[in-house]
Amino acid sequence: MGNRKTSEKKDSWLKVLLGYTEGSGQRLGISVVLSVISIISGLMPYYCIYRGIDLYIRNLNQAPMQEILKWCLYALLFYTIKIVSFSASTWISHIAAYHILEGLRLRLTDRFLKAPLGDVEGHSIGEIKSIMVEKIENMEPPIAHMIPEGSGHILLPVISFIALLTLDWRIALASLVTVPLSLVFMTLTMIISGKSFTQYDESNAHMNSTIVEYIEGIEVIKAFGRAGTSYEKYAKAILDYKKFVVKWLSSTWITMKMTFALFPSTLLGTLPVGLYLTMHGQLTISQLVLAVMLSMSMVTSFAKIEVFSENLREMQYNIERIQDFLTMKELPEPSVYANINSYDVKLENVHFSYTGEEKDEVMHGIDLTMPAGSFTALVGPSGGGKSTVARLISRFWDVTSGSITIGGVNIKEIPLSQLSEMVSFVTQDNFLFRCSILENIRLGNPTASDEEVREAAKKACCQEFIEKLPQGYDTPAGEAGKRLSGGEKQRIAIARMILKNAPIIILDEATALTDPENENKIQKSIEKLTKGKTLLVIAHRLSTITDADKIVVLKNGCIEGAGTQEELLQNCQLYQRMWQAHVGARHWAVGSQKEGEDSCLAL
Ligand SMILES: Nc1ncnc2c1ncn2[C@@H]1O[C@H](COP(=O)(O)OP(=O)(O)OP(=O)(O)O)[C@@H](O)[C@H]1O
Repeated sequence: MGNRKTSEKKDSWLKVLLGYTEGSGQRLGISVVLSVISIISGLMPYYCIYRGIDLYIRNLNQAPMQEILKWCLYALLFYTIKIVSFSASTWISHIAAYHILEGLRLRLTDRFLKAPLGDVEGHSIGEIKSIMVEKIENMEPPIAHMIPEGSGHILLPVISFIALLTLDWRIALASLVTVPLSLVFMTLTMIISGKSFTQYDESNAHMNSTIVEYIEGIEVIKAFGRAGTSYEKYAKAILDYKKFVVKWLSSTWITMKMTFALFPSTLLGTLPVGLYLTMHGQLTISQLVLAVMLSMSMVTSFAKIEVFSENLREMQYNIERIQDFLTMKELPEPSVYANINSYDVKLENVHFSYTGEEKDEVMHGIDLTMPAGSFTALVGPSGGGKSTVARLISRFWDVTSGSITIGGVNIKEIPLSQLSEMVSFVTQDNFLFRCSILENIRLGNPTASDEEVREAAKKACCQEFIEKLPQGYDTPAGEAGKRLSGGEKQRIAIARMILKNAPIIILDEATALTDPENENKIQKSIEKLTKGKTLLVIAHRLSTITDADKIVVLKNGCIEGAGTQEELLQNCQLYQRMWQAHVGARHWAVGSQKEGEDSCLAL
């Protein structure tokens, strides 16, 4: 993973975890204090019961009932304090935990936005979903429970042990008789399962990705009748995951159960040693009862510590994975806005490779000047690099060498937010978010009024189809705009662009899916709205760019020719061939349309 290689020296997981608590550290601190109060209060009833029993045994027939009742009430009071402080501790720790989770998710999203697009796209959707949803959610139990409760549960056995020491050092040691053996089993569990976390993660991410792919590609699967094969692939991923988890759990089952059984078995030592000491008059019966209660109080804490030690390893692994993403390389950008006086765009000797490797270079020293307010068209065979030029100007990636400037300022010196304000890029993939059509268009300018949004939609020829939708502008676009046709989605993206009103506009096949009638109308609208703006249009239908100030022909990452339509028709063979093919195709289309009309008439 590229970003892993680039991450700086790794901090310890604890330091990283504490770093995540920014703004919530105080809450967590209070939660820990309350948890400690709860644990100590939980021990006090044992002492009160001991005092009550002691009073009773010493006085038997004349037991001072009032005094005994007083200790019972104290026990009740401490128990109440334990419950109240524990509830308050977990309440506060949960608030802190979800605050931290929110912060982590926002920080990750921010990283994704600032990282080169390729680094983000290099991860499968399953992997990203697993990090954003599961791994971050898995941080909740450690933060909300392990930190506050863990502190208390470490403290409790210490206090109980000291209290046992005050009774008799032998009984204190006896309470820990099973600890060494359980530590051996605990270490064994850690060694066995530790190696499997990475495999677990890979298997989980693979299953996630296969599920997402199966659902996303369901149309293609149905269309090509591949349901059987695809289902098998999908089912195999789930089966592999199940097999792996079962194998993993089985491998640690014995050692884990032995730890669970041995670690909290404090009575195994305390009871025989306590009885022996009582029989030999070295402990009173009430002291024996107290010793038993104290060792039993350790049981819950030891059991919790065992569970937390399991969680700890998972958390450590999760933190490392989250850190891999949080430390992803960012596109370097300045913090202060650049002073830009004109919107001419210039590419100078631009070389670019998506992988960063020279052998994969797709742009081989491009020089291109787009004066402010001009209309430039990029044409050429598929895979020639047209969209790559557009993406590089929008700084989705950084050029490998050479430079791109706007108004003479290198785009690397322009903060990404400023660049995004200046450049409006309508891509081939017009993603619509799961919100209303109105809100989808408003993304172009979040401060625009409903009226302004409707006006932009009208200019992009959206009005007609939007009004036919069940809830008009308030109709949800559906996941990734599945409710709308390709051409309709393109028009919504153009409305967004119109609303944004940026000085530099890039249209990458923005109207290719629109029907000819609407395309004509949108072209006219765009022509009017982009007057005075720097316009870059990528087009396959050459008839839509004949008016361009400059047409640039790109092939295999090199410029084959540049000039006006007339100049290119005279000087550039590739353009001539493309134009002839285009005109031929149009004649053919018109011809076949006529034939169709005739045959309709004949019917
Ligand atoms: N994300 C990517 N990662 C790696 N290579 C890519 C990526 N996107 C494009 N390429 C490669 O870069 C080259 C240029 O692609 P680009 O999409 O810029 O061409 P294009 O001229 O816009 O093509 P089309 O007209 O088909 O859209 C192609 O060889 C393509 O395979």
